[in-house]
Amino acid sequence: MTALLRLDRVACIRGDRLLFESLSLTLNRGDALWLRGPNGTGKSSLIRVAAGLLRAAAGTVERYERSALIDENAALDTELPLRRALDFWARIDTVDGHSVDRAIAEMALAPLAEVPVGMLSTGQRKRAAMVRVIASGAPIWLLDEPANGMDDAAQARLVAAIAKHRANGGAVLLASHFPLGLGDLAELDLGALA
Ligand SMILES: Nc1ncnc2c1ncn2[C@@H]1O[C@H](COP(=O)(O)OP(=O)(O)OP(=O)(O)O)[C@@H](O)[C@H]1O
Repeated sequence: MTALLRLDRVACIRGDRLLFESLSLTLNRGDALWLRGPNGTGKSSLIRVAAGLLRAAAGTVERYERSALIDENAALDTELPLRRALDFWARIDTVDGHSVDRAIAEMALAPLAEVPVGMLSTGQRKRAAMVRVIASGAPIWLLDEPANGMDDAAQARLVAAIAKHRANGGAVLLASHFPLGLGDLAELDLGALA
C-alpha cells in the first residue's frame, strides 16, 4: 500500500479553541475517509490542515502527491465564462484541454461552457468546482461538503467520479454530514474526539 497523505498526532487550534489533538490518519491509494461530526467540530479545519492552508498546532502533515481542494471558497472567476475559468486553472495545474473536456463531460456541464460562472446556480458551481478537481489530475482529493446544493443526478455523478478516482489509484478525504452513498468508506467522527 502506498501512502498519499499522512497526518501524525496533529492538533488544530482556531481562535483560542483546541478543536482536536493527537489526530493521526493515513490515506493510501484507493482509500476514502469520511470526516463526520456535528457543526464546529473541525471537519473543514482538518481539510485545510491536510491541504497545507492551515498550520497544525502540533504534529506533522505529509503529502506524497499533489492535492486538489474543493471548499466553500469559489475558486473560479465569476466574471469568466465557465470554460475560460476552467482553462485558467488548467494552465496553473499544468493540464491540457482534453483533461478539462473529459472532466466537463463527467460533471455534465458542456451545455453551460459559455455561461459566466457568476450566473451558475449553487449546484452548478459545485459541479464546476469538481471539474477543476477532476481535471487537475491530483491523486489526493480534499473535498469539503462537495455535494452541497447538488441535486440527485449531480450527486450520482460525484459518487461515480470519486469511485473512478479511487479505482485509478487516487484517494479522497471527504468532510460531509452525509456519506454520499460511497462504498468501502472508512470514517472518522470528529465529534467523538471532542
Ligand atoms: N478563521 C477562524 N478563526 C477562528 N475560529 C475559526 C475560524 N474558522 C473556523 N473557526 C472555528 O473553528 C471551529 C471549527 O470550524 P470548522 O469550520 O472546521 O467546523 P466544521 O466541523 O467543518 O463545521 P460545519 O459542520 O459547520 O461545517 C468552529 O468553532 C469555528 O467557529
